[in-house]
Amino acid sequence: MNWDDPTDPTDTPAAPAAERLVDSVADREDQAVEAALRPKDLGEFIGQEKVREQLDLVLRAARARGATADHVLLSGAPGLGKTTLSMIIAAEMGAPIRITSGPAIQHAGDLAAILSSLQEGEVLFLDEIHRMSRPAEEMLYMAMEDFRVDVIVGKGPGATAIPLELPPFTLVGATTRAGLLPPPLRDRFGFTAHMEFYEPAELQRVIHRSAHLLDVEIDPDGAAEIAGRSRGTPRIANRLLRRVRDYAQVKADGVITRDIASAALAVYEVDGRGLDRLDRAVLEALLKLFGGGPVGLSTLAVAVGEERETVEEVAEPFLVREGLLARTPRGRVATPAAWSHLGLTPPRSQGGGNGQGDLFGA
Ligand SMILES: Nc1ncnc2c1ncn2[C@@H]1O[C@H](COP(=O)(O)OP(=O)(O)OP(=O)(O)O)[C@@H](O)[C@H]1O
Ligand SMILES: [Mg+2]
Repeated sequence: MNWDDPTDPTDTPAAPAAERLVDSVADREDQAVEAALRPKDLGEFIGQEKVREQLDLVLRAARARGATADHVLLSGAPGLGKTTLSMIIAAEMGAPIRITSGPAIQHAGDLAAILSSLQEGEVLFLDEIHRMSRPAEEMLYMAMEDFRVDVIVGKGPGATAIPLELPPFTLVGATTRAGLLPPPLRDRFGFTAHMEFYEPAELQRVIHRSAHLLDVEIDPDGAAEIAGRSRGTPRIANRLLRRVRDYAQVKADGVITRDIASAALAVYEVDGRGLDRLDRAVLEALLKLFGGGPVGLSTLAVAVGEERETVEEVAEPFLVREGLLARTPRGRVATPAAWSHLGLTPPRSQGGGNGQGDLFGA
């Protein structure tokens, strides 16, 4: 790379994901409105039936015993409701909540300060728990298990550990990468909730609820249209709803119908399946330039004028999840669904006969 050349294409950072309407990570506007849209108790929390049922039992039992609830780990993709659930846990227990995150805890001392100032029964929400430093993590083991920490005073051979009793508390950890958690940490949670992507019907309910709170009129078909493009993610559903509301106010009478929703989302280039411009550019290059693949990631990235990382981390996960693209040892390969989604006909060698064998090559 040429560091002196400001136009050097290798110097452009991966497109900031938050600029995409269909990105699942919260942007500034999301953060501003999310507080108002968050369900306040388990009854209001839509979908995630299993998690809700299990959590309800855990919390009820703790309440009946008059005890502090067991530590809870929430794992799932961004925007599925982990922060929301942590607040619900505190509300259901009638307990205060303290919110912090793994990256905010640089030193074990930071964690000791937080832990020692907790009230009895308080919920400590530790977001992005997989990004905590090693020493803090080790301190957390003991705190979770024995409600005790050793505070190290002094340095070198003269250092001494002063044990500090903690009030019982409930740790709620959230992670988008449960696989990255060290087993000793994972094992110290009494209950782990795996949050799944939402069904369109559930998202439709999320959209109706949010529309009501935002004082927006929407009919069931309008909500269904937005739900189908929301990538299984309530945060995206709420964001698309706000953009469609803008359109309905400016271009129509403010009421969101199916036609309004699909016209609005066409303006924002979010297609019927929730793919945006970048997703479609990747698929189109794969189909039109490389006959459906297999093609290497780097080549594909150059063809769409994006960084390798952007294609791999921003576009591909959803394309893979949707069954439109497969990552194979020989490179990226389009599935038959990709051809039909873009309205293209696969070349005969791929489309006909034993397509699978050709596609994924033995
Ligand atoms: N089950 C649900 N019912 C209704 N709304 C929901 C539900 N889950 C999430 N939401 C809405 O989606 C938004 C995002 O949820 P939340 O912030 O809890 O996600 P998250 O999993 O913590 O995301 P991140 O990993 O980025 O921190 C919230 O504004 C909330 O209103
Ligand atoms: Mg969160």
